[in-house]
Amino acid sequence: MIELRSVAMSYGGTELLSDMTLKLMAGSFHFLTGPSGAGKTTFLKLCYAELMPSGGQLNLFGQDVRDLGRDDIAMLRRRVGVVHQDCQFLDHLPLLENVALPLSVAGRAVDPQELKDLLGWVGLAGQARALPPQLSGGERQRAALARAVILSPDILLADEPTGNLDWEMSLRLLTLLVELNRMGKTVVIATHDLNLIRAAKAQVPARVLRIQNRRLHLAGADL
Ligand SMILES: Nc1ncnc2c1ncn2[C@@H]1O[C@H](COP(=O)(O)OP(=O)(O)OP(=O)(O)O)[C@@H](O)[C@H]1O
Repeated sequence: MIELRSVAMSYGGTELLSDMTLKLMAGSFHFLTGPSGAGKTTFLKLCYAELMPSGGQLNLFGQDVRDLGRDDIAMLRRRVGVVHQDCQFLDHLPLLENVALPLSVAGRAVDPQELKDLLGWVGLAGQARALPPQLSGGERQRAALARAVILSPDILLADEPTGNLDWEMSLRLLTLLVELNRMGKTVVIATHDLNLIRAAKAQVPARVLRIQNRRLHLAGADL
C-alpha cells in the first residue's frame, strides 16, 4: 500500500527525515510516535502525497509518487482518508453538509441513507443540522472521521485524533478506528498517547512506528 525506500524529507535544505524504509501492508494498524517536531505530520503528508520526498523512493498503491500527475494525485487522495490535527470545517454549513463535502468534490451523488448511517456510526445522528462551532471537541473529531471515510478510502491517516479529548472520548474514537481496521482499512495514527496505544494493542495487532533522530524505527512489542 505504502512503501518507502530510503525516503528523505527536507525543508529548506535541512533534512528532517532520513533514510526511511518501510512497507505498510494492506489492513495493518500502525501508530506513529515521536517527540514534538520529530516529523510525524510530515510523514503523514508524504503518505497522501501532500509533500514529495526530497530523496529515496515512495510508492503509494504501487506507483512511484514522482510519476504522478495532478489527476493521479486527486484520484489517490480518494483512496486515503485523512483526519487532520486541527480538523477544520466550513462553519456556515451544517455538519451533514460538511461531512458530505468530499462526495461533491469527487462529483459523486450523496446517498442520504448512507450519510445518515455514517453519522449514526460516529454517534452524531442527532447533530446532523448543527453548525461546526456548536460541536464539542470530541464531536468535531468524530465528524472529521466521518468526513475522512465517506469516500470509502483504503487507508485512514489520523494526526493526533485524540489530542484534546478526555480519556472516555479517546477510547470512543479508538473504537471507531479499530472498527475501520476490522473492515479491512489500513490505519495509521500519529499520537503521543501511550495509553491509547496500550488500549489499542488489547484490541488489534497494532505496530508502533517511532520517529527519532530523523529516522523511522519499528518499535518492539513491549510498549
Ligand atoms: N512547511 C514547512 N516548512 C518548513 N518547516 C516545516 C514545515 N512544516 C513543518 N516544518 C518543521 O518540521 C518539523 C516537523 O514538523 P511536524 O509537524 O512534521 O512534526 P510533528 O512530529 O508532527 O510535531 P507535533 O508532535 O508537535 O505535531 C518542525 O520543526 C516544523 O517546524
